[in-house]
Amino acid sequence: MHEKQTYNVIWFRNDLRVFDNYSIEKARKENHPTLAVYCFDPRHFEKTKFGFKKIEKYRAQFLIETVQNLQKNLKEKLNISLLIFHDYPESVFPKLSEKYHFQKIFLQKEWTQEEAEVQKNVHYHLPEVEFIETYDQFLFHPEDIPYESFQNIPEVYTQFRKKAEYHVNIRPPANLPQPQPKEYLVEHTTQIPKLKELGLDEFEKDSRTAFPFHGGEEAADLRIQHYFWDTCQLQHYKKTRNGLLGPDYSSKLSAWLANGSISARKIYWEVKKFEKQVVKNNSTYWLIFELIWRDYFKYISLKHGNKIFQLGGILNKNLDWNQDKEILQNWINGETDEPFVNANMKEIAATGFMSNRGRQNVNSFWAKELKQDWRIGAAYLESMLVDYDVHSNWGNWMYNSGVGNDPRDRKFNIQLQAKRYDPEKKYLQTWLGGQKELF
Ligand SMILES: Cc1cc2nc3c(=O)[nH]c(=O)nc-3n(C[C@H](O)[C@H](O)[C@H](O)COP(=O)(O)OP(=O)(O)OC[C@H]3O[C@@H](n4cnc5c(N)ncnc54)[C@H](O)[C@@H]3O)c2cc1C
Repeated sequence: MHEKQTYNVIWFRNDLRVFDNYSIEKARKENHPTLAVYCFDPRHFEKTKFGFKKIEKYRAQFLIETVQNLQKNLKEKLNISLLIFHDYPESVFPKLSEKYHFQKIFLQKEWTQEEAEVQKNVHYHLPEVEFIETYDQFLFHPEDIPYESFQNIPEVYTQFRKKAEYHVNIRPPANLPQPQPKEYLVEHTTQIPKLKELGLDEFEKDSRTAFPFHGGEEAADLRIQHYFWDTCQLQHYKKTRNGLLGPDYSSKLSAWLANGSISARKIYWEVKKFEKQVVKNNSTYWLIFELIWRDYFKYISLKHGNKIFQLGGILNKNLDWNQDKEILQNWINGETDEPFVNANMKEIAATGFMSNRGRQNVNSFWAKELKQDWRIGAAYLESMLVDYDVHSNWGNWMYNSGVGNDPRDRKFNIQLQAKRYDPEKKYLQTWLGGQKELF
């Protein structure tokens, strides 16, 4: 038997980029060669207790494209092989360790229960290996925020934002390291699974979609190029962000941010560049303001742990919730009494995307009007959204369901919302067109 080659591994999960990736930077400072691993975890394509798969076809397709692009970039820019598996990480790593000797595994730190458990199990199988975890999904790095413990994060967003904005300097992006020698590339036959192999249906993009984009770091860069530099839409963002139709009413960066194919830091520094070179105004600031919301929900989940998934939410509120299968089916199918809700539900079913305005309304209607278990609504969006992010989804759902961080516990007047944001009924026409009598 010949000696196993020693490698350090980068285990990619929600940090699917080569630029501004601290795990890559750290791994490449080590003496040993690096290889990379990504697992399409079969549990993500199974139904949960709420009856939906965690990942439906829209996000799965986006993920496939993202991983393809990551594999190409790692190879071309860094001479790092990305081995891709459709298997449980707890099975993949022990098998790989029969072939290679692993010294360290570098990965983005995740803290939600399922991710933490999988990681614990991998560690159990590889007790000798050192795990180097880095918080790499934030704008305000956890070591820089002006709170001694996550327990001190305020429950009101504005308090968090003002204090953090005052105290924190956004870190510069991580450097792209020099490529390792080509001989460190490993021979492998691993392949990216197809939608069918993940148990999902192939589909054509709906021509009405507000999200006609592909996954991957390069596609994210193209989006920035378009939204910031080619069309300068960024300078109007605050006025257009409540739009409903077309790709350009908002940045549409959420899906790349969610799987980490772009970093929030990179977007921040691009906004700063735009402010220097084109214009600095309320709109350019507002994109950063929204990125801080994204951070905020991550800090709320760090503070409250599993409470974000519980019926009483972070408030431990004991409200009257129901679980009615017919009401659920009508909501999903866009067959409720509210045309504006229906249009939004049809949009997400056909495209995997829904505007922020739409999400607030369908959430409020589901939880506060129909009084249905808010977690079922959250689980449906988890399944369907191309940009699903555990903290943003469950945090926003709690917020709009009266068990989270909304200090005013507001309920949306759906008809007024429709009048205000779709005064000419173009959105209703687009999604309920054939059913004019319904609106
Ligand atoms: C019920 C509900 C569920 C949601 N689920 C998700 C989710 O799973 N994943 C997700 O990324 N966002 C979620 N959001 C937040 C928001 O709707 C989306 O981030 C936004 O619509 C994405 O479009 P955009 O990238 O064009 O956003 P833009 O308006 O261009 O905003 C820029 C970025 O700021 C962040 N952001 C904006 N609004 C919010 C917000 N309310 N909370 C947290 N971050 C925000 C996003 O990263 C977004 O990409 C949810 C909102 C609601 C009300």
